[in-house]
Amino acid sequence: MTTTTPSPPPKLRFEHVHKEFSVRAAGRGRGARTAFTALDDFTLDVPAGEFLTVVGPSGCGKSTLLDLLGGLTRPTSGRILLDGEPITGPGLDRGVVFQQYALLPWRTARANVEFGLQAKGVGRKERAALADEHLELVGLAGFADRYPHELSGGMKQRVAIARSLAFDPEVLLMDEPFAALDAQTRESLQDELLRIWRATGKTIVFITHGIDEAVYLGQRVAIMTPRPGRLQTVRTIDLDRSGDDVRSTARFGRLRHEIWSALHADATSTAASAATSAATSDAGDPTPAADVSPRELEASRA
Ligand SMILES: Nc1ncnc2c1ncn2[C@@H]1O[C@H](COP(=O)(O)OP(=O)(O)OP(=O)(O)O)[C@@H](O)[C@H]1O
Repeated sequence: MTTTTPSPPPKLRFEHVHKEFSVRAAGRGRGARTAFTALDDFTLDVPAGEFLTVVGPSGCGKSTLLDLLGGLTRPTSGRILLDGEPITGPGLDRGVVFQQYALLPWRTARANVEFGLQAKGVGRKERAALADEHLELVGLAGFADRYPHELSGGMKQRVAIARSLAFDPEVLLMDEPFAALDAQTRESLQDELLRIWRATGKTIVFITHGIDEAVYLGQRVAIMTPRPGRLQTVRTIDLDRSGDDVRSTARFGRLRHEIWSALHADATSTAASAATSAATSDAGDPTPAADVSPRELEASRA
């Protein structure tokens, strides 16, 4: 008799997630409101230990997706499951790292990392030890007693990552965490993050505007459509990361171009339909351009 081993449940499951916001209805009288769809029928499984990156044009609902994951807001319909349980609010099973480091300026690096541990009820001694261990993990051993204003942008973001990891969340949620950093610091933090991910085996959902960043970090890249945000496609990144300069390889270039093309196809069709509706109607919201810079456009054509 043959027995089949059931596949493990996903760490995260998005089931037909739909999110609407109530917004003012232009031209329909004072106080009139209308529903604005930010996310539409988003369905995706994220296996335990996966590094998933999410790209999409500006305004497509990436941050909304992360807010839903963080439990800061609830889906209008559909649900998000973490280990099979619906997310209904914030919790220490999820660590969040934002673009702005959100460190407490009056606390040292160590005391910032201890913050989440305090909330979890960890005792003083253990807190300090865990904080030091995680500061070391992000390469900041020796900086524990510095205050945020005494640290560079990259170091502050390292502290924010250490703080999120210290309370041992199931999932790490990152909303453009390196966007405010210079290119060199960004690249070194990307490498640090990959190292930390390999060392900890955490499930990571990482939102980014950068196609390069999405390809470099992600095991899979989820590509979203322009407003309302839907999942257009999920691309597996089968990249050999063992070499020195992975970003210069032909494989990296091809993957990058595929994702750029998918985003660009959406932007073109949205622009065309926006032009058509602008010609037939004087109402409506301006359509955001795809979040691909002219430099990226040039690079992927090259
Ligand atoms: N609280 C809110 N009320 C009304 N509309 C909202 C609210 N939050 C977000 N939106 C709208 O939902 C859409 C998605 O916003 P979101 O911030 O998730 O996009 P994004 O993809 O993260 O954008 P960006 O890449 O520019 O940061 C946008 O059109 C935005 O205006």
